[in-house]
Amino acid sequence: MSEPVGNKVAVLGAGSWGTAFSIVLADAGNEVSIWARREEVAEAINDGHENTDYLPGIELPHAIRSTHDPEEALAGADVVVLAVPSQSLRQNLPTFLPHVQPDAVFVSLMKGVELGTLKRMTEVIEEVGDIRSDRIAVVSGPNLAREIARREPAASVVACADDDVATILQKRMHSQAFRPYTSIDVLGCELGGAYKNVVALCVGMAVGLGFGDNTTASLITRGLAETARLAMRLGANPLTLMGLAGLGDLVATCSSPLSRNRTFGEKLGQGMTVEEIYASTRQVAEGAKSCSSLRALAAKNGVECPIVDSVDEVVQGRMTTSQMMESFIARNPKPEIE
Ligand SMILES: NC(=O)C1=CN([C@@H]2O[C@H](COP(=O)(O)OP(=O)(O)OC[C@H]3O[C@@H](n4cnc5c(N)ncnc54)[C@H](OP(=O)(O)O)[C@@H]3O)[C@@H](O)[C@H]2O)C=CC1
Ligand SMILES: O=C(CO)COP(=O)(O)O
Repeated sequence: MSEPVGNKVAVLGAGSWGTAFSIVLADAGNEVSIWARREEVAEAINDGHENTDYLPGIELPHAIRSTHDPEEALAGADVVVLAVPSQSLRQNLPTFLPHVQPDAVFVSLMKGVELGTLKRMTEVIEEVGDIRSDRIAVVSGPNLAREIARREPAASVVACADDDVATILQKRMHSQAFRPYTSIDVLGCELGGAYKNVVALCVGMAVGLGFGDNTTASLITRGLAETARLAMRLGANPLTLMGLAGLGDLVATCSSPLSRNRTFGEKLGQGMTVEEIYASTRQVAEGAKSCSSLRALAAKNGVECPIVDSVDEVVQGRMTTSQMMESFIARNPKPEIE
């Protein structure tokens, strides 16, 4: 297997995480080209070295360039980082793929499961691009974009079926503030990342209803149990769920007011409707969609997932946040560890 040899990385998606991760990559010595869906975002990055829409007030390294043209972004890039909303990946790939270098390695930053197909993001890339799975990696961990952009110290996981590729990518993204660990458990990392968004929605709802730390800690812990139950049924290493891409990300997202998923849940708990919340922000809260796909994935595999089920019921408008909390307590008593 040939290894990536260059130093140009194309980051496809100029939202909060695509932009913050570009800072990591530039700090680690890469030439970075970000593809922005809107031309004005690319211009703001090139002219003012700032993504005024998604990371206002953060000065971007001058090694980062941006373009609205996928061909220009991908020219000469041996690493292709995908950072668009999960549900839009399939429709975006045909625009990107014709311009990808033959031996390039793909890295997914996305934390979601596709509605309908129930596929993880690396599976969508593999299917649509006809790319071998050992050339597709995922980066996942407790990495709230604004904190990473401020170069606050954080760790993460870069997982790829080919350990050598994970190790090469690890070197390409190890900066003074960002410490990536390698893994071969792509499935565990991706499910951990998608699931914690739904648990964060649930925790946000509890916060919005006015509940305190006992409630949120109970939800986080049972959320982890649910995540591990589904991920292990699908073949993940349980230790991945205890690591940065599982517990680490779950704690960060459920605890932080910076989390869009937690904030989305909080607004639901305070009485806003899903439509009102969507209208109030441009930013993606992946859990509001992945609650349905994860629920279907769990049902398909016969795994009990009460948090995901209930969050989906609330998001679909079939249950109130108060009813959801009551239903958790009223469930049939059972042992903690099964
Ligand atoms: N933000 C974070 O802290 C982290 C996010 N992630 C994950 O990274 C992924 C990207 O999220 P993030 O960068 O935060 O998202 P943001 O909400 O910050 O930005 C969304 C980006 O996607 C673009 N976009 C929206 N709809 C489409 C579409 N249909 N096709 C192509 N591009 C589109 C937006 O462009 P436009 O401005 O033109 O609307 C914008 O550039 C998500 O899966 C998220 O879970 C992972 C770790 C941390
Ligand atoms: O994935 C994240 C942190 O690791 C970001 O979470 P939100 O999408 O909820 O902001």
